[in-house]
Amino acid sequence: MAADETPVAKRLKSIKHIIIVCSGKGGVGKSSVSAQLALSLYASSPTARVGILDVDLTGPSIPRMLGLDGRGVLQSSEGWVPVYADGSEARLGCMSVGFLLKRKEDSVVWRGPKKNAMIRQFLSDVRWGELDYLVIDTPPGTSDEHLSLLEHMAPVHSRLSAVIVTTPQAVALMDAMKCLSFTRTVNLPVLGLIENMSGYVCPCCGEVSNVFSTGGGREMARQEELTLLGSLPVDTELVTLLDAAESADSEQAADELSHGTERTFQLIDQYQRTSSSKLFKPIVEGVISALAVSSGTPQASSAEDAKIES
Ligand SMILES: Nc1ncnc2c1ncn2[C@@H]1O[C@H](COP(=O)(O)OP(=O)(O)OP(=O)(O)O)[C@@H](O)[C@H]1O
Ligand code: SF4
Repeated sequence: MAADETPVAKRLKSIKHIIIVCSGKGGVGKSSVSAQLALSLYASSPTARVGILDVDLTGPSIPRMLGLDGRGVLQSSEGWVPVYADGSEARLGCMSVGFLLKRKEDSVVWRGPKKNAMIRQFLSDVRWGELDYLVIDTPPGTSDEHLSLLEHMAPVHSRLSAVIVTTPQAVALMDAMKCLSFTRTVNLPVLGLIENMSGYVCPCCGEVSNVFSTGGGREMARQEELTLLGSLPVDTELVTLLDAAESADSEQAADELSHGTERTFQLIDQYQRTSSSKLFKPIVEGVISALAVSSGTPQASSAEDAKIES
């Protein structure tokens, strides 16, 4: 079978840009950055169609972060239907192994071949439809999941790129360098670096304290000729929002299955009002501009144009 006729190729044909979010080290905020990237791309235009695929198979956290815990995947004749965070608008779809587990506490203990098969199935069977962006959240480091993604996607999709998330400490940066080295080995273009947990903004007085060291992401970007897409401080509002999404699960999931997605709509709306979403705006504009450049689309003259032209 020719490469462009495989089930994965046919499915990915309708996706314009695929952004793999990776980090060298665990716990640096890769999943929350992935969720914020998907939400911000969704909000970047009233017509943007976005998917988020969670391939952190052993620690899927995207359903919880988007307030979708407890939801199940529907099987249609055309494949798995993503779970839509925006209900019938169906512009923000999500797929995760978390939706396939009987209970969210169940652990996934799989060896490489099973992980590879699951990822191939995600890529070939999910009925995303036309998407402007597919954001892929990956496990920390460079593991079976990354290799499987590239093995299946690189031969059939030309608009694959990565975003690297790090925190400013030396140990996280060292791991981020390994992640960068991996992207270079496999020829995966990097749109830029995001420095997360870069300082703590006091909710009382707005004073910024550098809990960890500072400026490491900027320095790494300078040395490696990468774009620093932005720095995000520790945001207590963001934690509260993501925790609220989690705690609502047990009481409301069953109700939500039958009564639509009011809670997830609220989450999208609440996120737009956080200081994190405002700080994320230039990051998403940087991502959109970098995608336009990498795909040869004439570069937009302003961030606003970038949103429309991409
Ligand atoms: N900027 C931030 N401000 C406040 N809390 C944050 C921020 N970024 C991440 N967190 C919190 O830190 C925790 C770890 O974040 P997250 O799960 O996104 O990290 P990760 O790198 O994906 O972790 P893993 O290694 O488990 O995949 C989460 O509870 C998340 O809500
Ligand atoms: S930064 Fe100032 S207002 Fe904020 S907790 Fe510290 S002392 Fe209090």
